[in-house]
Amino acid sequence: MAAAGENGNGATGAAETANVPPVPELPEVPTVDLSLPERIASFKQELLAYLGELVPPGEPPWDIATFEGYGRGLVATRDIAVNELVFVDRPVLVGPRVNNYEVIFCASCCSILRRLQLCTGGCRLPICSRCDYSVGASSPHAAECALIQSWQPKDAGRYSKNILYALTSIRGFLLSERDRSIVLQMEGHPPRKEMTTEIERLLKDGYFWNLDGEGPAVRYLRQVVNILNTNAFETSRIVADEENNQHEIILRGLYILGALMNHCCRPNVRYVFDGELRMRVHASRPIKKGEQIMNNYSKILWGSQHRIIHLCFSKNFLCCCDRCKDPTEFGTYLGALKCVRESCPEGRLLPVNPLKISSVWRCDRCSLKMDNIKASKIQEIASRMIMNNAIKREASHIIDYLNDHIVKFLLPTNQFTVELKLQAIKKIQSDRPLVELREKEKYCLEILDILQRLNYGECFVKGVLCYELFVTRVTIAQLLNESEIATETSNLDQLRTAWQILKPSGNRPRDLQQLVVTYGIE
Ligand SMILES: C[S@@+](CC[C@H](N)C(=O)[O-])C[C@H]1O[C@@H](n2cnc3c(N)ncnc32)[C@H](O)[C@@H]1O
Repeated sequence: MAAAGENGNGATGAAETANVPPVPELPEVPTVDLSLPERIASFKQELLAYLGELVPPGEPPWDIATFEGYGRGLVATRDIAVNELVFVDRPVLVGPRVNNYEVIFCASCCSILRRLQLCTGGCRLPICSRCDYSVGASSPHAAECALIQSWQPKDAGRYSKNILYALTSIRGFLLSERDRSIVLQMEGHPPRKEMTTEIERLLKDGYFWNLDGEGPAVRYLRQVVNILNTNAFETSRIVADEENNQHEIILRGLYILGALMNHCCRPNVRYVFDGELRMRVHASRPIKKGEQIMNNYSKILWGSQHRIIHLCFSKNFLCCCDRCKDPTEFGTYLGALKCVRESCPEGRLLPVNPLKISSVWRCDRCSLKMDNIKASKIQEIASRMIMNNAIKREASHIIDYLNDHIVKFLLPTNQFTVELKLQAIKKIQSDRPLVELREKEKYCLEILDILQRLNYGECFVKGVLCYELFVTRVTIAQLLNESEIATETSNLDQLRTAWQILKPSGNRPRDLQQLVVTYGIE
């Protein structure tokens, strides 16, 4: 990165950012020589102080411990019942993701902007008039704007997508000493060689006159980026535009206690974010005292090879859980492929050693062998056809595609088939014809069956599927004039499960609470 004045007309740069605040000094976090148990104990105390009233009085049901092969993790200090609240966490850092956003929103409060409106402070970010720098110290954006100004942005009158992408890391400078200490105690894997982080992009393209690429500020930013990439969760705010259309703004949030949970492809918790972006973690299965409290970093319904690659590339570890070790994934065959021999219509190709990406695949009926390159190619073609094409079409097209085409080359429980069914479930609304509603009901039941076979417990996707199944059955019952179907016990159980799982979510279906009242669930 060029120092101030280099790489362009220094005079212009200085004129653009007259009266900028001085570059803040970043106090060093004191390092103390402690043993590992002492470090963990003091980290826990800092974390408890940070969480404050979010931790109810008494001994929490979790503790921080170390686990061989995992590093630190959370352990249950007592038996925890299914659906019990394990903890509530709040984000120490939250902000935009490196993500192509479809709407323009205020980088501070996330409100939708009708047109691009840049902050008058010169930070090059889209900011609404309530958060604008000119509002003064009461603006939640004032401090970060002053910080960005201190680095002297070039082209101060133009929007910068890359500064928006780096904003969450930049907010790392505004943390209190205690919060910074907590953040810096988190694990942070350096980026892979082929990856250009948001900070390197800012430096490479020379966005600032006064940000030294080798200086302490950039070193700190890199550290925060690594910590975010290793630990951050995807969260979102739902905001309405002037016409009252709702938009979901995807954000990234660093939740320290949440991030201390290690990964398992069959976890024992689920989590939701409430309207205040607090993370609420519930047990999705009973957890025994002494058991590790584990979360899933990947997609539940992806096949093993997809999850393994995702976890290796994004989180730097190889998952070796029971699900990953079983080629059939507890009989769900999510990652399996249809045998390519015409004479073997029932055959399923599976990796012989699922923990090895280069494993040979073999048919479970005719023993046909296929090398990993060919199996990957088939998956790539299926993924391209479905994810880039079919998934964007309307519901009736997806249903025909599933019934007429997909059956010929993919298994009904293959991850791509399942993904398409999930999209169809979202798209088939109550005003669709009976045949489509029947298909939706079938897809819900099929995917619930996969979750059951995985023994996945009371997870978020189950909540969504139970809600969709209930609403669909009520609609079908109305169309058939058989309203008693809706109130059958098995159906009301679906609504009860949906409510239990989705109730704390700030993002739950808008009619769910009304349904609960109407059908007397609570
Ligand atoms: C979000 S952090 C979890 C907390 C972390 N163990 C610590 O000590 O701070 C994610 C990192 O934990 C480790 N990890 C999580 N789950 C793991 C697993 N199933 N197997 C091995 N390492 C795991 C990996 O290093 C991963 O990048």
